[in-house]
Amino acid sequence: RKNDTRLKFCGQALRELKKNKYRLINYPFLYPVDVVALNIPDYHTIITHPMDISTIERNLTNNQYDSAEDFENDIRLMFNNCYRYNPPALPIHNMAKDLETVFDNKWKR
Ligand SMILES: Cc1ccc(Nc2c(-c3ccc(O)cc3)nc3c(C)cccn23)cc1
Repeated sequence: RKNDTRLKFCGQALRELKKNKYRLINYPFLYPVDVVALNIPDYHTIITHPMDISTIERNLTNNQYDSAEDFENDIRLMFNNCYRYNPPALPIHNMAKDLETVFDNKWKR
């Protein structure tokens, strides 16, 4: 619903994820995955719907989310892409877990 009051809270939750105090864990998620820089040419065959914080922020600014649920779906998509592509042993996997915990603590409480 366009007038979803929680849509206003979406901006706050997104700002939290971008805070400098989380710079050690948020940097891989701030912009689209750069498959050339990371040398992961198989990424787009495995991950069909890439998502990142800058894209979510643009969608929010352009009123492309009809509800807070649509916004949350993209947040979860971003993290689940990372869990699906990256083996659990890699540091990037725990960075996503830690940043998702930051989101959960802001979103659910
Ligand atoms: C060879 C190899 C293996 C794993 C990775 N993962 C990875 C990802 C990544 C993030 C989200 C996502 O959905 C997929 C990948 N971001 C990084 C960064 C910023 C640095 C190093 C590794 N990174 C990179 C190269």
